[in-house]
Amino acid sequence: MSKQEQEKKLHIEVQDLTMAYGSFVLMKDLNFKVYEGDVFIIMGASGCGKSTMMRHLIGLNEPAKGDILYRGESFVKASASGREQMVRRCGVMYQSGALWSSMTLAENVILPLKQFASYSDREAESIARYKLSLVGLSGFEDFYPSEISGGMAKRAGVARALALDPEVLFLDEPSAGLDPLSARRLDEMILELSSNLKMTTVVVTHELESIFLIGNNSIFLDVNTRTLGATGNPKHLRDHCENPMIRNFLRRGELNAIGD
Ligand SMILES: Nc1ncnc2c1ncn2[C@@H]1O[C@H](COP(=O)(O)OP(=O)(O)OP(=O)(O)O)[C@@H](O)[C@H]1O
Repeated sequence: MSKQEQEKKLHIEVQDLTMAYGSFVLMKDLNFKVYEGDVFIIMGASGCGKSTMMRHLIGLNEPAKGDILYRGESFVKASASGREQMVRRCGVMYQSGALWSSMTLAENVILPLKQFASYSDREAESIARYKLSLVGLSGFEDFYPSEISGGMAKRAGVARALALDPEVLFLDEPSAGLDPLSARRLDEMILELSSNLKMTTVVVTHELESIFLIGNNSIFLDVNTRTLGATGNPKHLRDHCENPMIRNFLRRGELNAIGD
């Protein structure tokens, strides 16, 4: 770990987490740390439980065992109002972008501002305009989701996730369904936002280009052992991870081809 990383403050800590749907144990004994300012990638093969991990981090799923701490504060042991406050500090963009099709982009961003904060109409409109400008959508405030491209819809989804100035931004498969150029533009925007807004960003993705471009820290969920395969800088894991299956995954299966 570099000196810079050692000086980083702990933001999220996952302790002995087991995730299950009923009696189906998806992942067990997960331990890892996310530091302030990280762009943290949750990665692993299809169906390993990446989205479920994200749902646990934002309080939508209850751990079967273990705990999740935000700045040292237990999510599991928190009171209902304590939890609500912790959740409020998270902004989430779901896989589909999940914009309301009957609302303009500005109205979509205004929605959480009116729902969870007491801004006047004018304040909310001005905040929405600002958030849309952060994601390069100035001038598109009055457009409907059906009138913009997939990449723009994703960016609008990010603007909505940023509405309440979150401390952690969660993105579920942000580049899914985008052409390579739009995906790259979105990745660059994610990097810019995380640095300019000094946020911690947690991204669920299996797009290797994204992983190496934006991620400085990560976990790899191992679908075979149903536990944590590795944690650390994705490039480091690609080049030095002890587990050949993870190195292979991160090199798009090239190791099999050369018989490593
Ligand atoms: N609500 C649910 N109830 C029961 N099982 C579920 C539920 N949601 C997900 N699962 C199962 O849990 C497993 C992990 O799902 P999850 O969506 O978290 O994986 P993922 O790694 O995000 O997958 P992908 O990369 O394909 O999006 C899958 O086998 C899925 O069928």
